[in-house]
Amino acid sequence: MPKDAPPTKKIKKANPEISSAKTSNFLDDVAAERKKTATSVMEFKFNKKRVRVLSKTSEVPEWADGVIYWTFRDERIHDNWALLYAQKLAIKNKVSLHITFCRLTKFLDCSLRHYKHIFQGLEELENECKTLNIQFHFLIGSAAEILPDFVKKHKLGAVVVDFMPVREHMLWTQQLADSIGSEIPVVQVDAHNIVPCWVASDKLEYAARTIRNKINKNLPEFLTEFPPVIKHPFSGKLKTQPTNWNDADKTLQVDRSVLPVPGLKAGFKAGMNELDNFLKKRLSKYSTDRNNPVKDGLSNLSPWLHFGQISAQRCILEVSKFSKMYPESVLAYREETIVRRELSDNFCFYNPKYDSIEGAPNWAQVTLNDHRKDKRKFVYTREELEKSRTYDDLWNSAQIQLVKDGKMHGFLRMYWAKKILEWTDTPERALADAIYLNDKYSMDGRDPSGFVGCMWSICGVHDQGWREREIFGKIRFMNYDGCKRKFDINAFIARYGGMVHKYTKK
Ligand SMILES: Cc1cc2nc3c(=O)[nH]c(=O)nc-3n(C[C@H](O)[C@H](O)[C@H](O)COP(=O)(O)OP(=O)(O)OC[C@H]3O[C@@H](n4cnc5c(N)ncnc54)[C@H](O)[C@@H]3O)c2cc1C
Repeated sequence: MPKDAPPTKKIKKANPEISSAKTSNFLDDVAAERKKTATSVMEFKFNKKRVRVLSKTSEVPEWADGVIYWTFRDERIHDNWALLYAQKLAIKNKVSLHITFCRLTKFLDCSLRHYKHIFQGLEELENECKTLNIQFHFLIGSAAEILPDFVKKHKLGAVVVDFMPVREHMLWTQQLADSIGSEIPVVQVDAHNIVPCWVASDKLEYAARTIRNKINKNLPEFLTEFPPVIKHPFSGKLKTQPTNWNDADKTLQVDRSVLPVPGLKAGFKAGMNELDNFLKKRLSKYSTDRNNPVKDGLSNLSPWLHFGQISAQRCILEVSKFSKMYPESVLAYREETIVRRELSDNFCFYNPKYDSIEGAPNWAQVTLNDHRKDKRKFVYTREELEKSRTYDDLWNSAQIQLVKDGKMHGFLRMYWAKKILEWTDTPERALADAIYLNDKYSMDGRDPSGFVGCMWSICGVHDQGWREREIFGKIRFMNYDGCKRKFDINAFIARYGGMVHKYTKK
């Protein structure tokens, strides 16, 4: 944030006593729904289409003393198909149940802000594991490197992994399966999408319109209530070693200058609290307010959804209860959270170049190339962009929001990324800068929806060609005046304090 920016308005703090009482009612109601569905996952017809066997064997060996769930993307106990599947395997084989989180030294542009959020959520998870007789293990290192020895040493007879279609996680998962998969099962469960990514479609989709029906026709089968995770009835030799959370960030090689967002609480309970707030306060006007950055009209759930601290399926189940009361808002929320979100996973899963111009549709690559040499009136360095030092006070305000709040309003995200295309010397640099800033500061960064958001804005992914113009070619254009017509930009600028900075010619 530039030093000359005025302070943003203070956020009114909720009365913690009132808000925790409200959340616990909501949490109790949700827990009651799960219990009504089944007493445990053993009495529940688990849909096997959620599961992919990555190993050669699918049999848990007789010598097994436990089953382990390696959590990467879905860091929660409740409403988690991967953990439920692990519990089912463990009970069926009468063995103990374990969860591990393998902390890397560095992951993409994850900064201290993100790791602190992860740790806070995991601490809550670890505490709940104690009451459920599930052993939690906080390990340091890449799962592909450290899990094979850990699993062998402790006679764990199956590894369940969740699903994240970014190349790093897909590679580690495959490496893990290659190294231990002839002895024990390594199975992947899509716990993030409602319709498992590989069921929704077996190919790269062009746009929302081509995947919408494929997803919708599968919803009756997959959009079900969850059974509860129960107190695990079997114990084994391997016991949890309590994690020293004060030391959890030691040896991390991340940007420590990006600090946690003040007031943003991590974990399942905080995420469910935000869902409860959304249902009670914002859902009614979601269809009309969500594209207005000066109204608090969004669900605001993506920091918890991204880290899997709450489940998108749970959000949809709860939001859908208001279908009769607020039909348009429920429809709009379902379109964003089901179709758009799951389309992003489809893109990254089936397109290995999901974060490069080469991954864009052909028409977009051609048009960007045709305009590669167009004269740019303004060219900004990454540092100028990062420090909100452009001539555009609205853009600077959006960038300040990103840095300060760890979030940028969804509408402004599009404008923000498109301006980066206009202000950098090549589309490649524009894409790299947008992904870098998004991943470094946004709580929900490093997500398939983030790669797709940047690719949509800068290189036409899931979009169509528009009237041709300078620099953009046929890529959809957005400008300051368009924003002025859409919302009160002065109110937004006043809130975040972006300045107009004099342009320095390069
Ligand atoms: C340049 C750019 C970068 C983006 N980066 C990210 C990112 O890093 N991580 C991320 O999760 N989303 C990203 N998005 C998509 C979208 O902006 C966010 O999902 C949304 O702003 C999150 O805020 P919210 O939870 O209040 O969502 P709401 O606007 O209330 O939407 C509800 C939910 O629907 C989903 N959703 C909404 N819009 C989209 C979309 N366009 N694509 C996919 N899913 C969507 C999200 O899961 C979201 O939580 C990006 C979009 C753009 C244009």
